Amino acid sequence: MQRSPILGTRGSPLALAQAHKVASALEVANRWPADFVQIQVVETTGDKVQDRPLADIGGKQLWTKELDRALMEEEVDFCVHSLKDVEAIRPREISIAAVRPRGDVQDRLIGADSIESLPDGAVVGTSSPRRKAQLLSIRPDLKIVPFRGNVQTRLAKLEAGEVQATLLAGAGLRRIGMGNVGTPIPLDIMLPAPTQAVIAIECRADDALTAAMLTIVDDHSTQAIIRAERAFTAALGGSCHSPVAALAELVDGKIRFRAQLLSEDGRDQLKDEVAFECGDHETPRQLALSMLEKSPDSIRSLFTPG
Ligand SMILES: NCc1[nH]cc(CCC(=O)O)c1CC(=O)O
Repeated sequence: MQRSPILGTRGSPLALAQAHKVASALEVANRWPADFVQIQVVETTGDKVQDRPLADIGGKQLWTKELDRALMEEEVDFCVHSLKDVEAIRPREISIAAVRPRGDVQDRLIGADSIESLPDGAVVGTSSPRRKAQLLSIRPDLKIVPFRGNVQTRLAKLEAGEVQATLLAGAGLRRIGMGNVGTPIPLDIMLPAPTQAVIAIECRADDALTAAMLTIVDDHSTQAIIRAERAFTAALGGSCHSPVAALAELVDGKIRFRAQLLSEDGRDQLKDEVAFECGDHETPRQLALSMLEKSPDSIRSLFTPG
């Protein structure tokens, strides 16, 4: 590549940390000089609107629309995203060219040592329907309040006493140098969001040169895992209102897949687990459909299976 490639990213500290990680990986793999990759910040609707629950303003496009536009108009060559924030079905013109090795998949509780030790009726801040439902399923007494802003803002609100506790992804905390903050919650209590802890790099589907350049930093095991998790969520037809958790892991060359669907109040829930070969997208799809079929209305009404 003659000129510096241009990387598009959101401007939050977490997004910038991820962008710098990807830029360094590319520079090392291609033997480019340090800072050869240009980082261009693109503000998204999700960044601009901080005072309302995301579910009220729209779907996950909140984090992708402006970056997609910058990519399609060739202002940037590729975009770096937290894959968790990227909708399961993407425009045909854009493809995931590479994913980085998955980070810490566990969520952390901040403000208390454990969920059990939170005082009766404690106020917990989270805007994630999944985390809310998972908490309420074991602690129906808790008061869950909407809690937005970037990771630093949320920690400052917690410090100021707005809430007693909050939950954040271990992966995000580690990436911004706060790997020692909070207590990891066991996976059997809090299964992560599909594709949590995965950084994805997207480029224009017709840009074979950039795609080939990005392949160097692609992690094949993580690809297999996220393809299974995205096949599952695409079949569910969930939105950001939908409390859903899923985790694919490579065990002895096969995929171990755990999933959980919950009602918004956490009173109803379904858990299931299957194992299948890498590259099998039909089994996670069927799992999604069969879980929905078994679900009560309180869960099924939150999805639009396809
Ligand atoms: N919704 C914001 C967001 N998007 C990705 C992460 C964490 C990092 C990741 O999952 O890759 C976070 C913060 C959080 O959930 O604590």
